[in-house]
Amino acid sequence: MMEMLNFIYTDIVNFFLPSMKWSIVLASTCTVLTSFSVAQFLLWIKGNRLPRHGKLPPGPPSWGPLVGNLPQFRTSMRTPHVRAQELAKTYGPVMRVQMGGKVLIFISDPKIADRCFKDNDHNFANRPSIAAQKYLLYGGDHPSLAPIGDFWRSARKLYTTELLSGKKLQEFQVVRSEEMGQAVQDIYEASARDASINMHDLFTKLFTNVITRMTMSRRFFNSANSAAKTLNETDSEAGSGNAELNDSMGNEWQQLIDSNHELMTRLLLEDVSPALAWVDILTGVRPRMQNSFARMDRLLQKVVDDHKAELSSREKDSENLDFIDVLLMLRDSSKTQFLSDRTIKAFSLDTIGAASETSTVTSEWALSELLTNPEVMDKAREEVDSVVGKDRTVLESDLPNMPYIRALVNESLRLHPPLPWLVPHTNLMDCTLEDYNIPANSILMFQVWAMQRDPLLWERALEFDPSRFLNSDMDVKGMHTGLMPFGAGRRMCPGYNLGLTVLQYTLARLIHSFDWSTTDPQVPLDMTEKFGLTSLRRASVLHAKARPRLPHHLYTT
Ligand code: HEM
Repeated sequence: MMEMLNFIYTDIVNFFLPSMKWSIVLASTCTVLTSFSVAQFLLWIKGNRLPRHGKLPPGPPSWGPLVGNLPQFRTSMRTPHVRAQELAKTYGPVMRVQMGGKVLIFISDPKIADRCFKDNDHNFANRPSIAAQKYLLYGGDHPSLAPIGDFWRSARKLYTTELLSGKKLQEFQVVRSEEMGQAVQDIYEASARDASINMHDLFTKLFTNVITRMTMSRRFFNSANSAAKTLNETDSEAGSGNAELNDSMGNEWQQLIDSNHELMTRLLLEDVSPALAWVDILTGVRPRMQNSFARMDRLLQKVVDDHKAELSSREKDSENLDFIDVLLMLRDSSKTQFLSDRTIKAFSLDTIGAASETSTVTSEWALSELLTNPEVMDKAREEVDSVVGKDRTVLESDLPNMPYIRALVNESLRLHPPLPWLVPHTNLMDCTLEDYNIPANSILMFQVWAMQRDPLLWERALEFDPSRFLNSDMDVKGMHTGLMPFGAGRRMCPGYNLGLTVLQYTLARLIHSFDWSTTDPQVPLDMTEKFGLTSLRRASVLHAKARPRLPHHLYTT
C-alpha cells in the first residue's frame, strides 16, 4: 500500500513536471506517507473549495480528492499531453482535471484560448506559486514567476528594452556568430574522426553560451580557441585567448542544475498546508533545496560582484555592456529602485532557464525532421546555397532572403512546441468561460501541442511540410489562432525574436556546412516524444553524423 502511494505521488509529480518546473506540488517520501491522513484531509478541503454556484467544466470521473484523475493518465506518464488530447475529445474543449487537490483546466479550442488571452487576459495572466520557488529559486523575484503587478511590468520592460530589443539583438550578433563558429568547428573535428555527435549536448552548449554571454559576458561551457571568458575566469585572463581555462565552476553549474532538477521532484508538504512545513525540514528535503540554492546563489553573486568591480574600475566601455552591467548601472543611477543584487541574480537565472532548453529541443527536433524528410532537407539546402554560395558561411543578414528556412523553423515549432501546455497560468478570481465556472486559482493548461496538430485546423496535420508557411501570413508570434508556441497575450514569451533568429541561423549554418545522416541510415529514426523535466523532448537523444561540404578554411574560427 505504502509503495503504491509512493508511486502515485511520483506519478503526479512527473505529470506536472514539464510545463511546471516551478509548480511541483507532490512527490514521494516516507514522511509524506506518515502524514498521509492529515494531508489527505487538507487536500480534500482544498480540492473541494469550488465555487458555490455555476456549472463546472466537464471532465473525467475523479477517483477522490487526492488521487483525482491520475488513474486516467497512469498508462501515459511519458506522454500526458497525448492523453489530455484524447480526453478532450470526450469531454470537450474546456475540460476539468483534478490532480492532488488542484483543479486543472485544459483548453484545446483556439477560439476559446483566444478569448482567454483577449477578454480575460488580466485574470488569467498570473502564475501558480509553490513553496519550492522560495527554497530553490528566487521566488517571485523571477519575472517569469511573478504575479501580474508593478514588479512584473518593470521587469518585462527591462527585458524588452535592455536585453531583447532589436538594437540589443544587433549588438550581440557577434556573440551568436562566434558561438556558432565554435559549434561548427566542433562538428568539423568530430566529422574528421567519423564520430557521431550528441546533438542535444552540442545545442545545449551553443545556446547556453549565447545567452550567458549576452547576460553576463561568461561562457558556461568551455571550448578551446575562444576569446570569451568562462564563468570562473578572472579579468586578467579574460580575452587573452591563451588563458588556461578551468571548467570547475562551469561543472559546478551543471551539477547544480542537475541537483535542482532532482529536487524539484520532491514534495514539500508546505504546499498542502503551511502547518506541515516542519515535516519538510525533518525529511531533509527543504534543507537540501536551501543548500543547493545557496551554492547557486554564491556562484551568481560572484558574477554580480565581478561586474561591480569591472564597472567601478571603468574597465568596460559603454559599447560592450551585458545585461547585468545595464541593470547595475540603472540601479546606480537610481532609475530603478527594485534592482537589488537578488533581483539581478533572479533575472540572470530566469534568462538562462527560459532561453537555453527551448532552443535546444526545437533544434534537435528540426534536425530530426530534416533527417526523416530528405526532400525538405534538399529544398532547404537549395535555398541556402542559392543565397550564400559555397565560398563563405551564412550570415544572419542572409536570413531575410531565406523564406524556406523561416518556414522550416515555424513548422518545427508547430509540430514540436517545446512547452506543449505553455507555462501554466492561473486565475486570481472566479470567472466564466463558455458558460462554465472557472474557480479562482485553477491551473490553466493551454493545449498548444494538440491545437497545432488538430486535423480540423491543419491540412495533413501530422506531415512535416514547411511549405504550408510559404506565401502565407501565418506566423508563430501569438497572433494566429491555433499556433502559439511562444504563448500569447501579456505573458507571451518576450524572447521570441531572439529565439527565432537563433533557430533560423543555426539551422541554415548546419544545413549549409554539412551533409547530415543518422548513425544507422538503415534504421528509421525514432521520433518518439517524452515529457522531460522542462520541455517536450525526443525520447532518445539525437546522434548524427556530419560530412563537410565547404572548403576547409570555412570551418575554423
Ligand atoms: C524556441 C525558443 C523559445 C520558445 C519556444 C519559448 C516559449 C515560451 C513560452 C511558451 C512561454 C510561456 C508563455 C505563456 O505562459 O503564455 C515563454 C515565456 C518566457 N520566455 Fe520564452 N521561449 C523561447 C525562447 C526564449 C528566449 C530566447 C528568451 C530570452 C531570454 C525567453 C524568455 C522568456 C521569458 C522571460 C518568459 C516569461 C514571460 C512572463 O512570464 O512574462 N524565451 N517562452
